Amino acid sequence: MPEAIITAEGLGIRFVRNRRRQLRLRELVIHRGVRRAEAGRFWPLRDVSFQVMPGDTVGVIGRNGTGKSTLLRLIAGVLIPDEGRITVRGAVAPLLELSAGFSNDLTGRENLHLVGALHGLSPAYLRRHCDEIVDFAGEQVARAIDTPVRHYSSGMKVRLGFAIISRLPHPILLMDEVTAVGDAEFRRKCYATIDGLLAEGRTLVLVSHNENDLTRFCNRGLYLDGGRLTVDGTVHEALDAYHAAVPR
Ligand SMILES: Nc1ncnc2c1ncn2[C@@H]1O[C@H](COP(=O)(O)OP(=O)(O)OP(=O)(O)O)[C@@H](O)[C@H]1O
Repeated sequence: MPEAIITAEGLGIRFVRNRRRQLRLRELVIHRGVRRAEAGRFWPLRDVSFQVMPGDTVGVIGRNGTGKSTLLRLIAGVLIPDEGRITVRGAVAPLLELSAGFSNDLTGRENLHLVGALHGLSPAYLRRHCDEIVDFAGEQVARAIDTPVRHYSSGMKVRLGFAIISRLPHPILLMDEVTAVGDAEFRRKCYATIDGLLAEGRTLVLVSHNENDLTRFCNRGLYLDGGRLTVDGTVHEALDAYHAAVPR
């Protein structure tokens, strides 16, 4: 029996809401401005347990604000749980917030080398594949590749980010909304790339509200409701739970 590649055990994280909110007049008068330690704290995700096996393709489904992106960030290691444990056995390619790692003052080409290296691609690999990566990002990016990224549109940054991160050989892909990565033509290239990566046996965790994407890429579904995992089954079972909560 192969070992799980992702294991969540009683996973929970606590956030603070409205950290910078101004005290209301009533709070100033009644509590003399002293807030209780627990005030504003909440659990966007709690008591979540599941396993993902190598090669599984898992859709994370739920209404807005139910903890889906928080779960992806916990798997990526960007957030640390306050309760329970998340164990990830393998490197993660985070196809999330694709333009987040870019330095605005550097050119697209410089960012390509920097971000690629930060994710573990060797300088030799990046030199060899630089043209292909830029080609993949499209003509508009290719024309501006030696211009500082601050002059790029958000779509251009996302396309360059996807072109770099999708090159990583990592076994686990995390993705937030495939359809958010550009126009129709670029999306077609992304779908083909993801199909190719999944055919190689990579593991996918995809957060999406798009039913076509979920049924196209995922065989399993996790349905989150108010930060709790209430369905761990096929993608169709998870979608049924979603539709019961949000009628079409
Ligand atoms: N850094 C943060 N600090 C405080 N609260 C946060 C933070 N990030 C997210 N939240 C809150 O935590 C809850 C879960 O957010 P999360 O982004 O995980 O939801 P989601 O299911 O991905 O939502 P959506 O479908 O809208 O993208 C929400 O109430 C959100 O407002």
